[in-house]
Amino acid sequence: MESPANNITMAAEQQVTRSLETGVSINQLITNSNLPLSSPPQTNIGPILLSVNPYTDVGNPLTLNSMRSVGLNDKLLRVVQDAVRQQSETGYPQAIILSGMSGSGKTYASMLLLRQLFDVAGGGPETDAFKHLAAAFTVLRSLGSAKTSFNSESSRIGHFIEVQVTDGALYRTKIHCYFLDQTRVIRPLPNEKNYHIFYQLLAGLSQEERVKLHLESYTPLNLSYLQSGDTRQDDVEDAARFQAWKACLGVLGIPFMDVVRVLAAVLLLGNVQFVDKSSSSGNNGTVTEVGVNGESTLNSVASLLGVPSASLFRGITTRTHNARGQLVKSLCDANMSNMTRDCLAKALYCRTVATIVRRANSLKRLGSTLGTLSSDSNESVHNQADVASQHASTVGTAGSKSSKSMAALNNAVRHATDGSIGILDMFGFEDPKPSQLEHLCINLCAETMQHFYNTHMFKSSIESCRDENIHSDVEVDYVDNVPCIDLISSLRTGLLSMLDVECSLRGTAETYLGKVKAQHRHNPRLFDPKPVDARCFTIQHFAGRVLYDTSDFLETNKDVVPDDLVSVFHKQTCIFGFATHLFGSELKALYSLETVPRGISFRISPTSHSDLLNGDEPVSTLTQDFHTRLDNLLRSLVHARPHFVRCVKANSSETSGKFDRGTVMRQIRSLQVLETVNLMAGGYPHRMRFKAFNARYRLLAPFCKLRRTEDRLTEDCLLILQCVEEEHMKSPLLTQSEVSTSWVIGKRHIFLSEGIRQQLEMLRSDTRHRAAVLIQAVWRGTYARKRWPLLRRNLEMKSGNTGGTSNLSSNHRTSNGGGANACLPSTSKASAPPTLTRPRPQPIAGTPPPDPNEKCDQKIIQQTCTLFGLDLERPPPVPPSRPYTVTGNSKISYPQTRVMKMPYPEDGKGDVTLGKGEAVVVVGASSRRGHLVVEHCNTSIHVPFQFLELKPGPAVSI
Ligand SMILES: Nc1ncnc2c1ncn2[C@@H]1O[C@H](COP(=O)(O)OP(=O)(O)OP(=O)(O)O)[C@@H](O)[C@H]1O
Repeated sequence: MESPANNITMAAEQQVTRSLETGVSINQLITNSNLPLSSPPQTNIGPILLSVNPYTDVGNPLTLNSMRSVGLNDKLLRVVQDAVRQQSETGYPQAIILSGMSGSGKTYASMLLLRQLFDVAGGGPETDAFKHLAAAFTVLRSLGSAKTSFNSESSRIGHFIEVQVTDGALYRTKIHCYFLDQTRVIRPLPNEKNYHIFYQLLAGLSQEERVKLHLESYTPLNLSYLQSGDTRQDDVEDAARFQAWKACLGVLGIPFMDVVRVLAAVLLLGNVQFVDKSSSSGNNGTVTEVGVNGESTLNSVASLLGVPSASLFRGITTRTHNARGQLVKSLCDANMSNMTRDCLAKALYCRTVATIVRRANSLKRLGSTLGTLSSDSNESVHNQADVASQHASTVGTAGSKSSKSMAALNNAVRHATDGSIGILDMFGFEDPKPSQLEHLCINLCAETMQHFYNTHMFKSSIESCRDENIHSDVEVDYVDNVPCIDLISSLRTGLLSMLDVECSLRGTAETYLGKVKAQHRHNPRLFDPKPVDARCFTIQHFAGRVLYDTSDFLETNKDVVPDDLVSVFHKQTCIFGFATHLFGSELKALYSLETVPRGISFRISPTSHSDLLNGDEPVSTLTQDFHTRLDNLLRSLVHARPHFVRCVKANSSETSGKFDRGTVMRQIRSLQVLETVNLMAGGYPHRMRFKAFNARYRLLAPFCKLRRTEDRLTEDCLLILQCVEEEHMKSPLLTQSEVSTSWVIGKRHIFLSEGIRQQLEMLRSDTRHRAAVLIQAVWRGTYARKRWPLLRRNLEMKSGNTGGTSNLSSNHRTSNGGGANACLPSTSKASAPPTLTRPRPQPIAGTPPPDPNEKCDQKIIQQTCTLFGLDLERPPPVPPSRPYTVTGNSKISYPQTRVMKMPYPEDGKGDVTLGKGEAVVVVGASSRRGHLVVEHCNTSIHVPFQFLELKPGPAVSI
């Protein structure tokens, strides 16, 4: 097995580790930019950010709200600014990809990134969009994170947060969730915990709520689904988080009781034990029947789910089979009934999560509130995009015409705003003992992300150099993890495909493993464990070896729930709309034919397929589904410009301030940090098409020397680079650096080292800055000169009044000098600075003609107006005037006492004249725009707002 460190000297490896420990930037290894040294624990490798988790904030719930108290981070801010800038410059979607082991701080960084993205492009944390997203994260964190052996706040839901950006401003957000870890709901590993929400619920419910939810006498110690894991609990913290969770459900418009009823039912289901009972039959034989231990608990579950207890019992303990067209009913044994009970618990939990995600996304799309989550809609939770847009179409007026126009508008908006910035926080590599099918999927995801990085950083740059005959002095020898990905997921012989086949053959863990070992006996990445176990195998992943136990692989992969159980939730028998809603599309498919149940199975997890069934079986398995979703995610990522943040944890014990060099070194190797440093320091990691290079950097060469024709693009590129080199020679600091600043012209691309890219960017930014300053100076000068005659007339009038003119001529002379400030009145001691009256703006004569560059399509405008009942020809009436004015942060109601700032009317020709400094009573806003009504000597005078000044008085705080 080749080691990632083969070609890297230990010295270099230790240098990087030391860099992270001491905060001396790796940037120094690869660039001579004058960036200030980063304080630990972050550093840059060219454009890639390496971030160490120092564990100084363990216990943070990692929600957007809880991260508001965390100080902003310069390096992450730069990643965000880069993404926003590149998105607005190129229109190209951007993806910030966080990777690293479980516990390395991906979620922490992703929350900070999101917060900073809102600061840069979304109007900050006080906007409704932020509050909405923050509420969604608070709700989802409790439902989707749990304590594992590696991380007490481990995300068991992968997130891809897609933020749509138009013209540099955030437009809307969408959370894509990847939920895998279902087994945790029924059986957390011994040192781990179930989902946080269960402990929070038990700690935070009021006594009254506990009674309603049948949870009066329960704690984590006597609930079967929590007992098998770590049962320690911080009641105070959990209760506080529960209150925040409850409040956030309210923000999302999700009925609290609906969700907690399902959660309580899941918890109680674990305490319903089915047991085999023998009973005598008519012919003196004995038949085995299934009975239940804890009948009252079953009754509680049934009541929480709104179904009759007998129906629930029947749904769990009987099974309908289709034997060549004949429907046969059979009784399940206790073991099978207990398995079906667990399937129900998993289905209820993961479908609730999916429903909440869908609701959070559909709300964000609309920025409006919808009705309850209950059974008023029987739409599937699976087809998220479609359902969301269907929800969208039901908002507004009820008529189908407006629904259609809303859908049209949604579509139009969707197409008009295709730029996005995504933040990807997927599962990190982990190695729990024993590892199950979910962990294999999690590690496949980590392998896939590593492969994406390898392809983007190393493979594509090596291949394009080869294609264009470019020789690089640095041979980057990275470890390709494709063989491992193939072992797990190749189409016919991958472990997952073989598992699907075994599921369809109704095989066992042993038969499956036998076939896997025979198929892959020569594969160096698959081992037998020591001691050998007929149900276990070991895989060498990019980040280490993992032992998998296949005992539950087949059952978990099938991921099925029988129709006998699903049919119980049909609205004929179920009075709890939310429960019916969770199985909405399955019930629709089931009841499309008359015979119910008829021996078919549905998936436990909500699937993204519109076809639910392939004959009597679901169309996909858990791993197929996950694979498809991962594939789709990759498809979006390859179309985006990636920004990598590589996360590393400082130790394995979640201890603050402890830097364990061994742990860090292992991660640096697996993340191929040194290979990246090598590439950045001496290779050609960047390439650009000639045309793109010219478009971006031509401002660095003299305009008159550039040819600017398609056929002379290469010459222009060379000219630009010569100019940059000349600049480079002028800076002694830059010339002394050991970092390569080389570039090569290829057949189609220009190849750039990281050093030259940084120089080009720096020069470009300096040049643009200088140009902006020049443009502003020229514009201000022109503007000042244009205003000067008027300014001079005013000054002359004033000084005529005060009898002095001498300053004006000197001012005039100065202004001809061209400075923007030259037009300012002199502050000579001889005369007081004259107050200048601004020229009044010309009244607006009619609506200005439409801007030809207007982006909005006339059709959309028309549709919007029709939808909201507006007439394009007649704008809506002006709203009635307010009974108060707003000053600073206070409302001040009428009547108000104000003081005249200057005489009114100015020419003194009105019936009543108000003198400067006179106190007047303002009784309200005038119907004349910008005027207030002043009562003076029994006369109402409409006085322009700017003539009046507020006198301090009582204010009403807003
Ligand atoms: N930069 C940081 N400063 C202080 N504490 C941090 C930082 N990053 C992470 N932590 C803490 O470390 C722990 C693990 O972080 P986090 O959950 O973000 O890791 P992760 O990589 O997302 O793990 P997983 O893949 O298991 O979800 C958390 O308790 C978090 O509060």
